[in-house]
Amino acid sequence: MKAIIETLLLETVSQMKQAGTLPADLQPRLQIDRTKDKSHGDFATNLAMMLAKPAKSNPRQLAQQIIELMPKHAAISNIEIAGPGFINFFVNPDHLADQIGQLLSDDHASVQLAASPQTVVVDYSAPNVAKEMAVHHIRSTVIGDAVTRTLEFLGHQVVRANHIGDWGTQFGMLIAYLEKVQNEQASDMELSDLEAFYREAKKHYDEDEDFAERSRNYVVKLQGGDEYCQSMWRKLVDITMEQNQRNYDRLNVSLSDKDVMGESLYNDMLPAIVEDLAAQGLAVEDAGAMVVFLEEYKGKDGDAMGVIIRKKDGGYLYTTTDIACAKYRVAQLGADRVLYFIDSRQAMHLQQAWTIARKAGYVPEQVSLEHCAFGMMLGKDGKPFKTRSGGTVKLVDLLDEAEERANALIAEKNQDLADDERREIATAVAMAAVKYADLSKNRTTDYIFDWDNMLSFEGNTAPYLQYAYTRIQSIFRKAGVDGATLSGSPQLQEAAEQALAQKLTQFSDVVNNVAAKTSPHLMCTYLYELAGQFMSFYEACPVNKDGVADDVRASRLLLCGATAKVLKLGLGLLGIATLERM
Ligand SMILES: NC(=[NH2+])NCCC[C@H](N)C(=O)O
Repeated sequence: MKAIIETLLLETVSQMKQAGTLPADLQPRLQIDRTKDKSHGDFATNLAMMLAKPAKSNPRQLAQQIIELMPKHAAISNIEIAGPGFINFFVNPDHLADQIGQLLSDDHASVQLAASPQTVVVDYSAPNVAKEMAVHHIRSTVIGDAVTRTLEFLGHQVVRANHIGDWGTQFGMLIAYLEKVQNEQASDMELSDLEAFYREAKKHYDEDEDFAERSRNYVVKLQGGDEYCQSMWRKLVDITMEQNQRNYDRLNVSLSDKDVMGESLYNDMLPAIVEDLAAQGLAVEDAGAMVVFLEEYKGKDGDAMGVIIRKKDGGYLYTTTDIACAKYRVAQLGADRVLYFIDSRQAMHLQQAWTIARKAGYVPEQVSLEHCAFGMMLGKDGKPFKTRSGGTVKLVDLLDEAEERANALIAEKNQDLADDERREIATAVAMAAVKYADLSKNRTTDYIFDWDNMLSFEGNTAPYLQYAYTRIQSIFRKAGVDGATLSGSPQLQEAAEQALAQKLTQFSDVVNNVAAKTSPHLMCTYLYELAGQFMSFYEACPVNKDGVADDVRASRLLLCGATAKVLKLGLGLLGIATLERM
């Protein structure tokens, strides 16, 4: 609807330019808002007020002129001038009803595929090898996955890039320790606890000089491509990713083996990158290290900031890898757009790597690199989320606790459920709640993890939305219809019906906004508002009550069908399952 008004207004503006009413080079920024008070129409623009000056006219007069020139459109039943020169648009309910009919008959709920599909590389999740996924990994994983699903829904080609930390000098000690564990034939148990494994490896490295010597030797061999070290390294990666995959599966995150593009992938590129940067005059030797000085980032003393890309001992750095990685994503993957879901503390790191990559010509201007930054996960006390003893919370433990809590909650709410059905529902609710709590907050701010809020059936939570969906399913069951196959256009007589229909037609805009702004919370806010709008509709406009005429019931069922469809699709784009009952 907004898009229609926008097109009509732009056409009018260009007519006025041709007629000389407006300066030919004027590029007005159109603002079209939904009105709060529907007696003033459904949409309003301040265009006439903005253009009055360049048009050398007064706003109300100009508004009148715009209305007269504007092409007629079936979607708009009336246009009025209000106050100092606002133009108000009244939506034609018949047209709105047709839109609902179309939404119902379209798998994509009237969301158009992108006119020019892009290749988008999405860098998300990125846990580290031989470390257990910690609770903070959930942010990158869950937010990145929702944006990935949304981009794919819009027809973009998405490359999931799980940039795992699978390279570095720590692998010497990890291999040495894995060898020790294997030699002593310790059970697999020890490997199932990666935190303990890493800790033990480090302890041996610090305390046992022989072990440390062997570790250093293994690093060199691993980097030289030694077969034994490579196979031990592979084992460590596989064990870690098998465990991570269990978290992904539980969370319904669409990552798998084939999406792993870890740091090691870029290792072979690093020597040539440093050489090339030196040949281009970008990198220079400084006290034995290779350094790129960036004028755009001044250090404390006002000097250009030096970014080390190769250490004195020949080792490469995290930044060198990200320079190579950006190059790879453009040259090998053909990226038009690269999204990095990484916490905000790495902003400077990314800026440095990208500035160097662009200067070197690895990333052309038209390719967009975006740091989709997010804040920290905090406990209720506003401090970083920790276990009672102050340790990092393992993601598995968090998911287990969510399931336990949800199970108790559902048992209390619905005592008729059989054990296994209740467990199934509880699992779906638990995972949804944990994900949604994260997704629904603006990702740039820190986020407070709070069990009671996220599992509440009231407010902007997953259980609330899942419950709204199941309520609509029970309306269908009562009416004896299959909600998924409803088709036709409703009659929009009541204000509540029109308001709900309007809300439903916003879905397409929201999907596009999530993709453009890489912010799934926009979808959450929308679905929450939609569910609220539905509740108001259902209160004002009963469906299954005695005395509701057949045609009215049929029409209202269509609105229920469209709402269920949008809720399911929208939650699906967030990677959240809907339930038939709960
Ligand atoms: N291209 C990247 N740097 N991606 C993010 C990697 C995140 C890194 N493994 C970490 O845990 O901090």
